[in-house]
This record gives sequence, C-alpha cells and structure tokens, in this order.
Amino acid sequence: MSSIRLYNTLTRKKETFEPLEPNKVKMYVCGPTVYNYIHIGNARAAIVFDTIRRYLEFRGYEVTYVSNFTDVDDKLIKAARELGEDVPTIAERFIQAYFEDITALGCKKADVHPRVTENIDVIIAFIQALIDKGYAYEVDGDVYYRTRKFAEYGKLSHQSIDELRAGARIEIGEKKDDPLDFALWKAAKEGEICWDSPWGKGRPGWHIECSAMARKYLGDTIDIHAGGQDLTFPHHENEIAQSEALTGKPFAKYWLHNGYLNINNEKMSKSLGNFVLVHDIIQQIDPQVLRFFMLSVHYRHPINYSDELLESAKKGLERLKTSYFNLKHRLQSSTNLTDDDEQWLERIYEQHEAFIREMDDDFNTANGIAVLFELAKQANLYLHEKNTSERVIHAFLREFEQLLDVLGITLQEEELLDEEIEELIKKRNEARKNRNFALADQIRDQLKAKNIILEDTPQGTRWKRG
Ligand SMILES: Nc1ncnc2c1ncn2[C@@H]1O[C@H](COP(=O)(O)OP(=O)(O)OP(=O)(O)O)[C@@H](O)[C@H]1O
Ligand SMILES: [Zn+2]
Repeated sequence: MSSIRLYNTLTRKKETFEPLEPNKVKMYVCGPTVYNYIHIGNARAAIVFDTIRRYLEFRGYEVTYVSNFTDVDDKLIKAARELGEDVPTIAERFIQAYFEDITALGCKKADVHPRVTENIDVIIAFIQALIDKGYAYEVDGDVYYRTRKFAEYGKLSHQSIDELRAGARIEIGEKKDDPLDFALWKAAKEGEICWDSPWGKGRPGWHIECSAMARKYLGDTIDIHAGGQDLTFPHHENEIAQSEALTGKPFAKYWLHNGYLNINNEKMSKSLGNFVLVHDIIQQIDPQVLRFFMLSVHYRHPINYSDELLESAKKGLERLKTSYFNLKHRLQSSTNLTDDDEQWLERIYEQHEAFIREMDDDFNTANGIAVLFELAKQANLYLHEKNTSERVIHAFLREFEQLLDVLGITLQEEELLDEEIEELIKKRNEARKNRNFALADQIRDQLKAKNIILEDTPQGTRWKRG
C-alpha cells in the first residue's frame, strides 16, 4: 500500500510519514486557554487534527493523542478579576464547555488532556534542569530562557535569530538579558494565583507547559506536534528550544499547522469581534454540517465562513446521507446475489482506494469528500438497477460508514419526533379501518426500523421507543 505524505513546517516539504516506532503515532496538539467559549475559528484545529488522528487510525496506526488545557495564565487571571471568581472555577467551567462543544462537533476525546495546574512539579523540574544546563536564568523571581544559547533558534519559523532579535523588544518591567529571551516562570504579583518554586512564588510561562507535558505523557521525541498556524512562532519555536536544549534530541518529527477560518476575508478573532461561538451556532445548525464544512477545504488553506458555503455543505452532506439511507431501505427488497456483483464491488473498491490516495496526500479531506460524492453517484446508479443484491448494498453501506467515520460524521437516522410518530399511528389506524392492511403493515415496519414498537390494545395503539 502507498504511504502517507504530510507537509512538515520544519522542512517546508511534503515528506513520507515514517513514525518513530512501527505502527504507533505519538501526537500532541496545543489546546485552548480556557477562559471563555471557543469560536468556530478555534474549533478548526480541534476538527482537523481529530480527523488526522482518525485517518491515522483508519490506516492501522495506534495513535496516542495528547492535548493540553492552559488553565492558568494572564488571560485567566484577568477574567477572574473581572468576574470576581477564582481562576480554577473559571477554568473548570470552560473546560466543560470545551468538551461539550467539541463532542458535538464529533471530536473524540484525547487519550490525555493534561492541565498545567496538575503538572506544576514537572514544569518546575524542567525549568530547573534548563537552569542547570545554562539555558535559563533567574532574575528577581522570574526565570527566562536564554535564546542566544540555542543555536538552532528560528529553525521552525525559518527566520534567523538576528532578524528575530531585531523585531523583539524588552517590555517595561522585564529584566531579561536579551529581547528574544522568554519567560519560563513568572513571579506572582500581589493576590495572583501562585505555586511555590525554587525561585519564589509564581506560575509557569505559556511555552514551557507544552514542552513539559508532551515529554511527561509522550516521551522526549514525538511523531506529530500540531496547532494553529499562528503557533509556529513564537510558541512552537520556543517549545523546540526548551525541549531540545534539555534532551539533546529532536522534539517532534513532523510539525503540522492548520490555516485560519476567515469571515469576510478577515481572520475570525475575539479581538476583532467578528466571531461566532460554537456554543451558539450549534443551537441553530447541525454541528455535523459545520464539521463537514470545515473539512471541505484542505486543512492548511484558509477557509471562508459564510451562510452560502454552510448551506452548500448542508446540501452536500444531505446528498451523501440520502444515498446511504436509500441503500439501507433497498436492503429489504434485494436478492442474495446478482450477475454483475463483482463489477459493482470492484467500483466500490476503486472509490475506497481513491479516498486513501487523496487522504494520503497530506490529509486532503476536500478531495476525500469529492470521492464520497462519486461513491454516492455510483450508489444512486446502482439503485436504478432492476435487481440489486444484498452483497453489493452491504459493501456500499460499509464503505459510506467507514469513510464518513474517518471524517467524524455519523450516519444516524434522524430520530422521529413524538408528533411524527403519533401522525404515523393515526395514518395506520385509518389504513386498518379501510382494510388497507398492506399500508398498515408498511407503517408498522417503518416505525420498527426506527426502533418504535407498537402495541395494539382495546384502548387504542400505544407506542414506545425500543
Ligand atoms: N480564525 C481562526 N482560524 C483558525 N484558528 C484560529 C482562529 N483564531 C484563533 N485560532 C486558533 O485558536 C487558538 C487560540 O487563539 P486566540 O485565543 O488567540 O484566539 P483569537 O480569537 O484569535 O483571540 P485574540 O483575538 O484575542 O487573539 C490559537 O491557537 C489559534 O491558532
Ligand atoms: Zn503548545
């Protein structure tokens, strides 16, 4: 079988995917700072990397997926002050909200969702080791990373250290040696949440948490490190500097970054105020449609959010689901085998292979979805045949199920509402009164297929969900 090729920000090339250990993938995805609800731009990373994980699993890899929560930082401290609550209360609330949102969007939970506040000891030990090696220094309770000492600084974002230094400055109150140096530990100000450390009371800087937690849960070198494109610099550059200085080994083999979600050709962001919260939008549209929309564009490209494109995603997904449910319906009236089974099975297999070919090419979900439309086209052609076989129908169904599962789309039939059930029962009773037993039985079967059980009693028909 062919192999997966993926674009690595570190080398700026598409490379053949070769995991460190055969059939195993260690993957770390930078997670949210939990001080408010996520908008759909923030959700893009969760959806695309969940899909990449699903695809790797589909291709037989055992994936260990770790994604952190930044549950203490400046934004959380500010929110706590504004809301008159403490940091852990706010963090807990938005961690739960995050899980609700991404679960609705079809994202699986990570194997581990480590939190900064539960890993302070590991972070302190990491910082101390960097000090011992001469890569970090303390000034008045703050600890900084000495970027000048890490010769490869800038290798991920492809910038020279001199260029970067020219663009950096020392903020008022910062006592670092070099404008590029960054905080590993921040001394606590009056009244701020803090932990004891060898440098006094304080809390970790942002970058160190990912280096420390990735190492704790996945080891010194991991296969894939991922996040939004704006994390390339400085966050991921700093993570590399910290981790590689400590271990002397490469931190991650492949660095993956997703593009932005735009609205009116502008990045959706909290500060611009042009955002749509996942929490709100999924009350109005099916979260699966939102997911399908996100995956209709390659993960590295920008994606423009608009009602028209959402509407077209909705129609597209409906087209696939209609094919699927029509196939299911036909199952009852299909025979065991027909003469042209092999030919149809071959066609289905061709689509299976085409999907793998597209997804192997840097997880091209846009082209993967095009293959699914082709599969639906074939399925619809098949349904026009006079005789259909169970074998072929099952193969089509399985193909839809497998490929849509890779995209995180579930194929549940919409549940019937109570009113719809009552309406069908009324229709069935009328049919029986008119001695149209065929129609009555058909309605009973239709309800049974949706797990609704009818019970005829002298008082009338009762129903329950099976
Ligand atoms: N429009 C977007 N499209 C894709 N990813 C995004 C978008 N906006 C933010 N992200 C990702 O979400 C994560 C959190 O970003 P951040 O909190 O900076 O969001 P933001 O809305 O841009 O906020 P702010 O405007 O306050 O910077 C980042 O890792 C970033 O990669
Ligand atoms: Zn990170």
